[in-house]
Amino acid sequence: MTAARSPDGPPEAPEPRCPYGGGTGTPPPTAYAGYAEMDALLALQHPRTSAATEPGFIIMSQVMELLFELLRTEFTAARNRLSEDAVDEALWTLRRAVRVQQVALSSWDFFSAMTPMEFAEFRDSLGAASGFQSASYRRLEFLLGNKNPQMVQPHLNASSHEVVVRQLHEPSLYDAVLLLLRRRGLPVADTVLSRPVDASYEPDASVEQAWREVYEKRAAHHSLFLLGEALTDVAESFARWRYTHLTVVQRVLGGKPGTGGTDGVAWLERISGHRFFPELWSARSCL
Ligand code: HEM
Ligand SMILES: N[C@@H](CC(=O)c1ccccc1NC=O)C(=O)O
Repeated sequence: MTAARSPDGPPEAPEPRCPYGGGTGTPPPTAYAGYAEMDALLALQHPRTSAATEPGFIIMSQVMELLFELLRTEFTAARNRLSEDAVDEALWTLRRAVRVQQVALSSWDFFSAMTPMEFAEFRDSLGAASGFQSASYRRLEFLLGNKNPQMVQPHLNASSHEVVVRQLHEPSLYDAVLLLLRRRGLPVADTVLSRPVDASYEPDASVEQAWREVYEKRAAHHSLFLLGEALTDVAESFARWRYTHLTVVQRVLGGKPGTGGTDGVAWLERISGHRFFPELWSARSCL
């Protein structure tokens, strides 16, 4: 409803709402709030305690979760473009995704500003909740190629179960890359391409050889070389995210066990060694 404009004075009062239907009496959101559903977003923060850092913990965890979803959207698009041999478009999407990863990485600064005492003030109210149960994060790991059927377990009786299982059975971004390398005549073994889609990825000598060739004959494989470096940016950013999580946890939680049932820091140290696209890392020893 728009107010009628009078030529000189202030706008005239809006017409009254029809009493027989239509409006509910609640005014509509602004176009801004309506477009991005800001009212719904701002109704999602419910601290359980009066601890000063709890509102920030909730909001910044939500920010991180939204960034996982954005990354999933971007990496899904990149995977699909690679399957269509649209390498330039995939590279452009990956360029954007790496910038989103940088935002996620810098989000840790908020969490590391919390003292152990500040975190302890509200930690009990988290109960058994843990980032371990983040469906968006797990889907992202599966999408990039870190498949592990055991990681479905935290979702067994949850609403997220179906989407996490579906992601486990979808081809990963790296699967699309390996098929592309093969289509470009590089020596990717049949055993790699025919392995079960949900199996954990084992580094393969033929794939390492393929990347060596791409890097050694860079001019002949220009777009694959650019893809190799873009994927290395993604993998390095992810590794930094994991390590920063680990150091934040060392600082804020110390050696206490995690809410998700692990021994905490020791478990995070173990998973921090993981690298996506492993042959892009191992090939570097020969370059
Ligand atoms: C003070 C803040 C945080 C602490 C103390 C913390 C602690 C931990 C611990 C101890 C674990 C191991 C699992 C467990 O037993 O709970 C874990 C896992 C995890 N956390 Fe955090 N965390 C914090 C913040 C975050 C945030 C903000 C996110 C992102 C939303 C996050 C995402 C994750 C994920 C995804 C895992 C599972 C990692 C994997 O399976 O590879 N954490 N966290
Ligand atoms: N695993 C953490 C708790 C945690 O990270 C967490 C718990 C509830 C809601 C969000 C969390 N962190 C990020 O998603 C801990 O052991 O304290």
